[in-house]
Amino acid sequence: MTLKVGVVGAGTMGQGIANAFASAGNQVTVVDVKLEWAQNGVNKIFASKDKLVSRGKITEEAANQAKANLKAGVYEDLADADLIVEAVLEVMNVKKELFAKLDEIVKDDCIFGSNTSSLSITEIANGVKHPVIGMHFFNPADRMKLVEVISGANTPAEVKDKVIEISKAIGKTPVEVNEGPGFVVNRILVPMINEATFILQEGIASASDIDTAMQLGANHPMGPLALGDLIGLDIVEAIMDVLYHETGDSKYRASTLLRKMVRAGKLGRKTGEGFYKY
Ligand SMILES: NC(=O)c1ccc[n+]([C@@H]2O[C@H](COP(=O)([O-])OP(=O)(O)OC[C@H]3O[C@@H](n4cnc5c(N)ncnc54)[C@H](O)[C@@H]3O)[C@@H](O)[C@H]2O)c1
Repeated sequence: MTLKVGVVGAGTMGQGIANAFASAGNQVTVVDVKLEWAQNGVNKIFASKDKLVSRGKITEEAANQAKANLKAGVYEDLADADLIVEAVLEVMNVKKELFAKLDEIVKDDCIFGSNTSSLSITEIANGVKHPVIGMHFFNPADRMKLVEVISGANTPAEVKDKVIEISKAIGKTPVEVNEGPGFVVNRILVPMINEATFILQEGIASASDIDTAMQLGANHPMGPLALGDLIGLDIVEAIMDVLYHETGDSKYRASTLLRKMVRAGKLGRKTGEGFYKY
């Protein structure tokens, strides 16, 4: 199956998603606010391919084939796309406005996929003419195997089936998810990280002992606080707030320690300090 795929948003996730589709033989056009930003994203994918070649992980031929499948473009270049996956800002209106604009450009049977981590697919799709589905990839998207395929209230079953098939064709393992806050992974993972911050806040154990406990006691590759630092504590807080506001359930309240860390700008690896110093 060779598809024409548009990836909108050439940041961390857009690059990984575009890379995954291109490496599996699909024709990928990457779009961002400015052509130059899209080109920058494509250049970074090229550089990551070159690095894999220099380390002997992939052949030069495979890298060149993937590169030949990738180009930067503008919205109008997506007119004949079979699938468009957006990985723009995690802001409802930005995603809705993007799909409203694409509605006027793309062919009738184009599918719109959203890589949102926490927003409602049903709400993103509201008022959009083309079918919308969640395609939630995980960072780094070119390597992580999972795709949560999320159906909103109005996502047609045949679109879901097609997207499951497409996900498998690019070497991913899709799981079918009916829309619900946090989907599956974040609904389980993020409250676990938050719980670890409560344990720290209550003085029950030190940060490193909490992480060691979960690594050795639950066989997790990384402790929950180190993982929170990797994801970004602002993101962890934002996902807790979505879970809390969508359900009104107090079990999803963020800890006061987590909020304090975010207010102090201690967001984890990206700011050089979170529960650990980097
Ligand atoms: N980072 C993660 O681990 C992760 C994991 C899964 C899902 N997500 C989701 O993926 C999406 C993107 O996250 P990211 O971490 O790649 O962000 P990022 O900030 O690295 O990249 C976002 C990109 O989108 C571009 N952009 C913003 N508005 C745009 C618009 N209207 N049209 C075109 N391009 C636009 C920006 O210029 C930027 O290049 C978000 O919805 C996020 O929640 C992120």
